[in-house]
Amino acid sequence: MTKEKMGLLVMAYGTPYNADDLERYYTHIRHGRKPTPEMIEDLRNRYEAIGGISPLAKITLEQGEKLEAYLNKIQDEVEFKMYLGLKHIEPFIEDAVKQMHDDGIKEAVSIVLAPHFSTFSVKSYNGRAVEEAEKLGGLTIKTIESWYQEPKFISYWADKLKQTFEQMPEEEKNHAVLVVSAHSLPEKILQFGDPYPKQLQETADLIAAEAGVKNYVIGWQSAGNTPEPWLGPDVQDLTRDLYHNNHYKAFVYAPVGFVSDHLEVLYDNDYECKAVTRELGVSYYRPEMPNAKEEFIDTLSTVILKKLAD
Ligand SMILES: CC1=C(CCC(=O)O)c2cc3nc(cc4[nH]c(cc5[nH]c(cc1n2)c(C)c5CCC(=O)O)c(CCC(=O)O)c4C)C(CCC(=O)O)=C3C
Ligand SMILES: [Fe+2]
Repeated sequence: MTKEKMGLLVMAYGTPYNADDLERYYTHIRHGRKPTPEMIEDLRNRYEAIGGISPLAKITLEQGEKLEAYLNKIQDEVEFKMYLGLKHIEPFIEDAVKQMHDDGIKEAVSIVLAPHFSTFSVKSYNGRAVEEAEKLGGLTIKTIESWYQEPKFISYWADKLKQTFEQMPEEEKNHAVLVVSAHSLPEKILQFGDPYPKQLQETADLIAAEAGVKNYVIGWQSAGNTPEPWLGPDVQDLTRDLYHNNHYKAFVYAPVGFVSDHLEVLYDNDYECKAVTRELGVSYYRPEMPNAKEEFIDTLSTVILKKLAD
């Protein structure tokens, strides 16, 4: 008997594949408004600083492929077929849904490679997937709203933090602070009761409790370059304030709103935050991102199987 085929739609942000993609990628992020040459230059310089191009494309693909293989290994009821759908570059979410439909897939489950729900991120990924499926007909997609509460996700960061704190010199250990962060969003999300800030706070509380970390705060990073107010405090300002008010000797950054090594982590944390800690004469720590580590693939598999069992 042949097993039922189940579509596995893995959605992620996307990144330029090469320098020539930069302008159209940035334009897509800006909803079709062309960035100025200065903005393009600024972005190009940040990508240059992390080695020319982001490792994100390779990592996202590896996460998707390993997730498909892992799910097919640990269960025998359905055969998962993975489709990658990106928000801002091809293969776009709509391309992936169209491909599933063309392949005769009737049922699919989708996951966004970002743990927290917000109207600006996960809602738009899921909305685009469902809208395309409804347009084509005959294909239903079960979408996952958020998965930051998955205990295996919390344990990932708690374990990494325990290791980080264990490795610290004694004199730093009692004067260290954990900064738990996610991508900032325009403050106007608060007006419609977006759960995003509460979810980040809850993530921080759960991780700190499991890791036994007493000094911790949440912060926001990578805010956009627009005149409107963005959620704060920004992690760099926060670093200075925490230093001046509490004289911490070590700063540990956990960018839990992301799951991969990419521009926001490799530049905004490892370059910009690190520069602030260097200026203040304190230590900088940033545990490894989940990327395609087996424990993270296992986490995502658990989230998906729980959704299908609902
Ligand atoms: C919520 C959120 C996530 C996390 C959830 C998720 O993962 O979905 C995320 C992730 C990412 N964002 C990324 C890249 C960028 N985001 C930008 C700009 C923006 N992001 C926003 C939101 C988010 N973004 C917003 C509201 C803007 C402003 C748009 C405007 O201007 O109105 C810009 C423009 C320039 C700049 O602002 O830096 C870039 C280059 C990359 C890929 C990095 C790489 O290539 O390695 C990743 C994973
Ligand atoms: Fe972004």
